[in-house]
Amino acid sequence: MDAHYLWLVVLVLAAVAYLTRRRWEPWLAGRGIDVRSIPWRWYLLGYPATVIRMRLTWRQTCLLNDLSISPRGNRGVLGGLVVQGSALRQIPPRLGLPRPTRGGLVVRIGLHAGQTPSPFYRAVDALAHAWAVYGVRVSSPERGYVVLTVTARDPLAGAATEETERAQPPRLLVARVGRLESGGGWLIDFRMVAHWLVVGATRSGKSTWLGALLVALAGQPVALVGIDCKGGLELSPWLPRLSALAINRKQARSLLDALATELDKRMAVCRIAGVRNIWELSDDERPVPLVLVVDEIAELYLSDGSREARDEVTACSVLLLRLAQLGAALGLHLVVAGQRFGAELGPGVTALRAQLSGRIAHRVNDPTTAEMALGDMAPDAVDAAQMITEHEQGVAITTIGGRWLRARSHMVTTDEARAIAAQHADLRPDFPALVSATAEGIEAE
Ligand SMILES: Nc1ncnc2c1ncn2[C@@H]1O[C@H](COP(=O)(O)OP(=O)(O)OP(=O)(O)O)[C@@H](O)[C@H]1O
Repeated sequence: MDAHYLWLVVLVLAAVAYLTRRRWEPWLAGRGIDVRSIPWRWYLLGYPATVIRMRLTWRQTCLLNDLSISPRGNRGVLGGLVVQGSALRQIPPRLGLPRPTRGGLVVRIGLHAGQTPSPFYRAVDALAHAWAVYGVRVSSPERGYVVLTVTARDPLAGAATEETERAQPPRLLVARVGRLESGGGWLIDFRMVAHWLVVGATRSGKSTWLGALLVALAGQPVALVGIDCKGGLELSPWLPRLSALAINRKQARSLLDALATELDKRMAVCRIAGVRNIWELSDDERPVPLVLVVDEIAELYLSDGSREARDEVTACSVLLLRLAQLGAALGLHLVVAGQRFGAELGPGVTALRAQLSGRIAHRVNDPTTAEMALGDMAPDAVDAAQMITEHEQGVAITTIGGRWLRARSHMVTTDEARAIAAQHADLRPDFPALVSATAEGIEAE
């Protein structure tokens, strides 16, 4: 049977199933199969309409975007004269049968001999407009073919609310903070990427991202430590679950000092046990992993020019760099967030950036910050970060496995943060040295 008829039969069966769903849905639900999460509307209406639109516009779109080829060369003999020009009848490449996915479709295109995928990369916007879809991505996993992955609607539009979407992965130091445009969960895995840099203009969603991270880590056997030099405004809802919180630079300096001492102790434990990192220690010897969250890094680097302030800035910068360099092996992970992150903050910033290999850029105001966050990893992602609009709060560009993706964090309200911090307060490991470091900072003021 022709593949097109087969699809027609499948669609008719799906339509019948949809119309009679009241009869069989409870039966399947009783057996643990949730059919309500299936995007019926897309499968039954959106997908066939898009396929028809693709077929109707394919020839014209290919012609206008140089995706068609002429079967002959661009020279010929006409009435004894050699003439040159493009052929009137161009042949578009072969459009395969689109395969539906949950949020779009995938279609394989057979290239003509001599064609390359390059013009397809340039034509993605034209294809998305012609087919009235949110986006088209091009890949060429096999010679002679390109694969177009079509996304019907912006998968990041709207806040993530479903419990399944927010369910946390069971592994230690892995946090689900939102969702990726590819449809999967946005996972931050500290064992894979030890330290993270998070940038974004004001109201772009940085603190919400930090909130989503803390929600995910709060229920794990991990010590959470904060530096929030905006007087503790952003991190104070998390106080019951934080092992220590520094709210100004003086406290931050003593906290960083205490953390460096903690790392020295861990180093000694590893050296005596003859292992290279804490993960090689036995379960009862292994110290609890620490995650240090720094909200608004610029506050640590800004100085009023006084000698005392300059000394503090230098000390904080050196200590942060040391923690980043040694932390991955010793179970200390850094998450550094800020509105601006550029060389103007001080000489230590570029060296620190080299250690923060996980990158997340929300909407940014200045190209330098986008460049600092993403430029050394994925140069084309810098443009993508600058194209995030102010209506897309929580949307960010992140680097994953050498490529970049758009993603959106889970929305976490202050009330939710307060409730989750209280709920998991008993999981807070005690670090008296860190607590007294921040207390000393207060007394010294
Ligand atoms: N993932 C999200 N989904 C939906 N709305 C969001 C999301 N993230 C942020 N927002 C909205 O954007 C607002 C600002 O977010 P947030 O406070 O996290 O920004 P910020 O970058 O930390 O700003 P600032 O630097 O001024 O503290 C939030 O109050 C919320 O309304």
